[in-house]
Amino acid sequence: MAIRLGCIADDFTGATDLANNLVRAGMRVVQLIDVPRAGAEGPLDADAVVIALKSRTTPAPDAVDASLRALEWLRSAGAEQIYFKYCSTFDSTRAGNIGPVTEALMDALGTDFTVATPAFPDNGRTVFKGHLFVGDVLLGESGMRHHPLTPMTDSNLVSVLGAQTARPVGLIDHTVVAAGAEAIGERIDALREEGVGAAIVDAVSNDDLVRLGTAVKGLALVTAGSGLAIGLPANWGFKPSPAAARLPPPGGHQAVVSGSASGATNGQVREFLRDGRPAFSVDPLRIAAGDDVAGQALAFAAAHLADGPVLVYSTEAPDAVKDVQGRLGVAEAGELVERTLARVAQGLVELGVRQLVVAGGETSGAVVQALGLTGLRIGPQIDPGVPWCAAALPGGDTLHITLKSGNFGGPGFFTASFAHLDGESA
Ligand SMILES: Nc1ncnc2c1ncn2[C@@H]1O[C@H](COP(=O)(O)OP(=O)(O)OP(=O)(O)O)[C@@H](O)[C@H]1O
Ligand SMILES: O=C(O)[C@@H](O)C(=O)CO
Repeated sequence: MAIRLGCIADDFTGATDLANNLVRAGMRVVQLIDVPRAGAEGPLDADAVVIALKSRTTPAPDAVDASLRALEWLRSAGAEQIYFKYCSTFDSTRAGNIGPVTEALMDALGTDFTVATPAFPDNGRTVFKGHLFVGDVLLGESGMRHHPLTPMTDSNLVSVLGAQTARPVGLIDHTVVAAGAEAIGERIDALREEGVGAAIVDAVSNDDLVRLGTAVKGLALVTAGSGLAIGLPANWGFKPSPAAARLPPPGGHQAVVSGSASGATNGQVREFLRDGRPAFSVDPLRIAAGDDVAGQALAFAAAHLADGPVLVYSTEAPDAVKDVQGRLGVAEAGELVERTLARVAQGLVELGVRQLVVAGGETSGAVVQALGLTGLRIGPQIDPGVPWCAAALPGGDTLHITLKSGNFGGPGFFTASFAHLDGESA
């Protein structure tokens, strides 16, 4: 059967976040790693497909090119509506690519209007009067203002998106959203008449997103964080059902690979250490000095895997990461660590790990590519935005894997996730 919804996500953890919300609303979802080569994927047993790109920080022409290739694949698979997923903190710069990708998709789809909202209330991202809040503070006053690649200093999304597009950008504000799907539809018609090409939409609750989901039923393209996904599946008659999240039973050893340097992940590593569980710290300076850090991490893991989850982590507090970046260079340090953690993940799988938690978007991209995974079946949610997934390893075995965004997950995530898999898979 043809798929209903085709999604293009600008990073890997963001893709599973989106897929998770679709599964929770009753769709069976497959996530593909990059655009499949022609003929590489047979017919997919899924209601929605999410193509995970690594385009968030790439120059706009590259992001446009990758997104248009993804669009072509999704349309040929029968997608009736396209969803462009970006970060719930609207990660981009004024020279960023959310605007150019949106416009290129609109042109390719022949549509004159779309919506844009990164709201994801379950994770504290809300939009009001066009301004994005992270928890209780405006985006531009949140930690995102210090992000090394996409510092967000302007909380007014009408102005952020407006600076990235040639089409006029408007606003569907909360009074309209609260009035219901019909009112949103009327406002869309009015904005279209005025020549507005894209409208930021306020949403402060899941109810707002459900109303918006109903109202955008007829749009060829929607653009959003993962939040809008909770309101779309009902447009095709899907209802929440545990069957949508069913994965094969888990097996093998358990491990965590963490290259995320975010505040939430630092807390999760601290909690794992506080519990006295086995953990190996990866020091980027030792990798740069030529030590076989991956080999040492794997020897450590081999000695402990039989007793429960083992953690291999490069996660450090911001000052320590800055210090390393100052010595090695930001990109060089990132690449060294990503390459090492990807080798560790490969070695862990060779040691019999079949349940793997990966923390960090860039880290997830490196690990998934090193393991040769081409597609993930999305299963049950662990925490908002983070589901378990099942993937076929190149040898045919099933690997259960979860890709955790840096900022997501509760403090006990690194152990609670495994208990959750045992409890929910069928
Ligand atoms: N100790 C460290 N010193 C320097 N760089 C590091 C260190 N640990 C991790 N890194 C690098 O920092 C980057 C972290 O990015 P990643 O996307 O994996 O995590 P994140 O930014 O916390 O997560 P997300 O993108 O999901 O919010 C990676 O390139 C990683 O290799
Ligand atoms: O939307 C989010 O915050 C996440 O899905 C994400 O994109 C993290 O990289």
